[in-house]
Amino acid sequence: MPVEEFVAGWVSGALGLVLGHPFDTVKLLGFFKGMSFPIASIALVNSVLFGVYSNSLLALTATSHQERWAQPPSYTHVFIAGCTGGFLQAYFLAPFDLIKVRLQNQTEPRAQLGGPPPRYRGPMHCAASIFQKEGPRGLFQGAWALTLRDTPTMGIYFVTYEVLCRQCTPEGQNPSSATVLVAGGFAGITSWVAATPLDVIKSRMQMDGLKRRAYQGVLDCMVSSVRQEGLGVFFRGITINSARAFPVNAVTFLSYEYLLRWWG
Ligand SMILES: CN(C)C(=N)NCCC[C@H](N)C(=O)O
Repeated sequence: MPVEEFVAGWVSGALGLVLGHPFDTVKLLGFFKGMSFPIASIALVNSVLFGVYSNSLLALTATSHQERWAQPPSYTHVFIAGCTGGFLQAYFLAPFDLIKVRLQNQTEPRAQLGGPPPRYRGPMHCAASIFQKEGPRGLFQGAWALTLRDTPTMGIYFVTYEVLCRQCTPEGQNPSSATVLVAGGFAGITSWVAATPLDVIKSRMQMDGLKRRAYQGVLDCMVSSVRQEGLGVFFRGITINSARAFPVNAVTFLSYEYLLRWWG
């Protein structure tokens, strides 16, 4: 199994994250400002995504990454490989994403004199206290909603990228850097627009039971969210998700493609 794609996915995930970090810190209330935890986690998750995607395409089409612009795979194969990557990466992402969402939603003032200490003091403390209270399964709260969010949307992500690259590139040639940047950016936006409804539900499932009612499951969470807040609830955060998605995914794809070309 070729491993270059895993390594390129790792490096490109870390580079994309550096660009996306200002958007993430805007959403966070000061508890999640450091870079080391997000870099380590997103790089690992991106490595699984790109590595599994590329190796699934290899299994489906018997073409390696180097041969793929000359012998392009069908969009159905690209979609299946993207969904496979999205499905597997969701299990790596689940604990990290849970910690991120728990910290994002922690609204207690940071260090008020005489006030109660915050529930979680940082990512490691958050992981340890979930583990202590709920065991290893607690770290996977909301993982099912995350899998439902990421499996089809990662298929959409890679298909959008392929369609745009092929539209803008003469047949059989490698896409230019500008094409890779634009196609990667739009792949990020399209996938995030499609993912936002389940992203909202996923975050609610991850916070469930901490402050408010316990949902029976993903469907129950969807139904009661729509009943209480209307259909608009599914579009919460769509603007910031899209604004972040363009630069992050433009750089992710550019660095991924260049690293693989450089390694031959
Ligand atoms: C949930 N969806 C749609 C995605 N994760 N889409 C692919 C983009 C992945 C990239 N690391 C990012 O954070 O934008």
